[in-house]
Amino acid sequence: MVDFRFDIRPLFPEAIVRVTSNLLPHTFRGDRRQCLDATSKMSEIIDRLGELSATSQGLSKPVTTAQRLRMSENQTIYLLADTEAGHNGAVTGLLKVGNKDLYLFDETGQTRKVERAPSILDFYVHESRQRAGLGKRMFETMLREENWTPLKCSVDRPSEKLLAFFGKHYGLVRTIPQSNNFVLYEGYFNEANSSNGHAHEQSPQETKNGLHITNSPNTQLFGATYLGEDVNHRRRGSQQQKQNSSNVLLQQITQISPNGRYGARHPTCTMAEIISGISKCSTKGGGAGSGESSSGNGDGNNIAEMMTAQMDLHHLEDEQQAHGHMNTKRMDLQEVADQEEAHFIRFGLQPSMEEPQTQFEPEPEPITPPSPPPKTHTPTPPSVRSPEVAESIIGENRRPAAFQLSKQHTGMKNRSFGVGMAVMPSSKMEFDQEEREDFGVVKINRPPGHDAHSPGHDNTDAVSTVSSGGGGGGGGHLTNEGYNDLKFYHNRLW
Ligand SMILES: CC(=O)SCCNC(=O)CCNC(=O)[C@H](O)C(C)(C)COP(=O)(O)OP(=O)(O)OC[C@H]1O[C@@H](n2cnc3c(N)ncnc32)[C@H](O)[C@@H]1OP(=O)(O)O
Repeated sequence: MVDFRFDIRPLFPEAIVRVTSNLLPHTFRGDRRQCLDATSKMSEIIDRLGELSATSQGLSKPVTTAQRLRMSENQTIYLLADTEAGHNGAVTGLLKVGNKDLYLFDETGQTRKVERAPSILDFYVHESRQRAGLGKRMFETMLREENWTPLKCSVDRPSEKLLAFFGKHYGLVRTIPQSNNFVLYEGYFNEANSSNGHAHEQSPQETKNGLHITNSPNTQLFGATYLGEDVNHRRRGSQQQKQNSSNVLLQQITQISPNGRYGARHPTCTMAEIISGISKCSTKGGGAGSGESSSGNGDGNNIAEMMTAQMDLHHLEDEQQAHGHMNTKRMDLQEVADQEEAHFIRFGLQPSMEEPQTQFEPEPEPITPPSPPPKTHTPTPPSVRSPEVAESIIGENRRPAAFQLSKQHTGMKNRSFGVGMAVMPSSKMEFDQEEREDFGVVKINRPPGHDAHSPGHDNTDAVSTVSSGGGGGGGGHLTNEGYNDLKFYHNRLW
């Protein structure tokens, strides 16, 4: 419970009071001096509860402050108090709601602008009083006062507890994926359903296989959304155990996609999509899918393929886990993506990655139109360069500008001073034009006074053996022409 240095009871003639931008309880009656006193105390209460709520949700800063409420035009805070607690009473809960102009996706993936959408912005019951029905009490009061229905509420980044709350009290489980932080429940855009508010009608698909898979384009794009399974399991009890084995398999391979602050769309991992794409292709081509994927209508195929792809992804991720390469699956995919990017960078190519979206600022919610629903984007193929072009690019780095044409082009001996600088600054060097591009011979002037014909020197490799295998390296040899024959080669990188 949250108690204060002052007596809260005059502020709470009712257990639940409503506070708007004037920072006064809706029940307030008093003169100017009392008004100032009440707003000051109410500000302290709101700030304190807002901080506790943020801490409880793991947020870095409060979503709810008195200052924000004062500046807002259409936000309302409901405060729940226990006037019997202690000497001064205690405040036990906070619920902040408001109307937001939102761009939202409906079940068919169409973007809709919803003006003044009823939104749940912050919700907190003190830890010592949770799961005692107080949240429901506050929420019901709010619904009544605002004349809202649960189904018509958009929820700003709900926590797992709040998702469970909606599932338990209102049977709301199936969501419509959004590109912003808000969560909507299926039926939100359905006028008939919205009239009763507590509607939760199972679709034939859900009834058939127990899965929370929508058939909307969003599902096709985001993958299956599978929420509140714990709640559902509890609700269905033993009925769940009677499901046939194929349903169990499907549940296992269906990706659990949390919502809200944990489930806001992350930038799609390019590598994950590549893997997913490969999996899909192999499913189609190889006919390795289950019987469900190879029979039935097109929708069934799509879903089965999607699941197979997800299963493949999980399989790959599990393999990675077994090798201890990751802490979490998402991290692993990111790591793979990083490796992929490093690969591109190493080869001087341009990877195609979407910029990650910042998702952590709770409000104000932008009212600019959202970007189109996240699409499965194909990574832009790296610009393919011919070996010759790439060679000349590398050559530009290692040769003076005067020798930009390759030896293959000129058929002439090139003289390089750049390489010589790294080996012996005063020496003249020549490339042996007879050698392959990846294996050269650098001839270096014999140091003064050195006898090229003295015994013990290896004179056999004036013409080096052509070899392109192995890694980079080199070695120096004294030739019978009086040169130190420095063999070097480089590996082609592509
Ligand atoms: C938009 C937002 O504000 S998102 C942030 C929501 N707030 C939080 O997560 C803060 C911490 N949690 C809370 O303050 C509260 O748990 C609230 C506000 C979500 C719910 O208030 P409560 O008084 O606990 O709700 P109430 O007692 O009416 O309903 C209980 C149901 O809520 C859900 N719930 C509440 N607490 C939990 C919990 N710790 N774990 C899982 N589910 C929970 C369950 O469905 C629970 O039913 P159950 O006990 O049969 O499983």
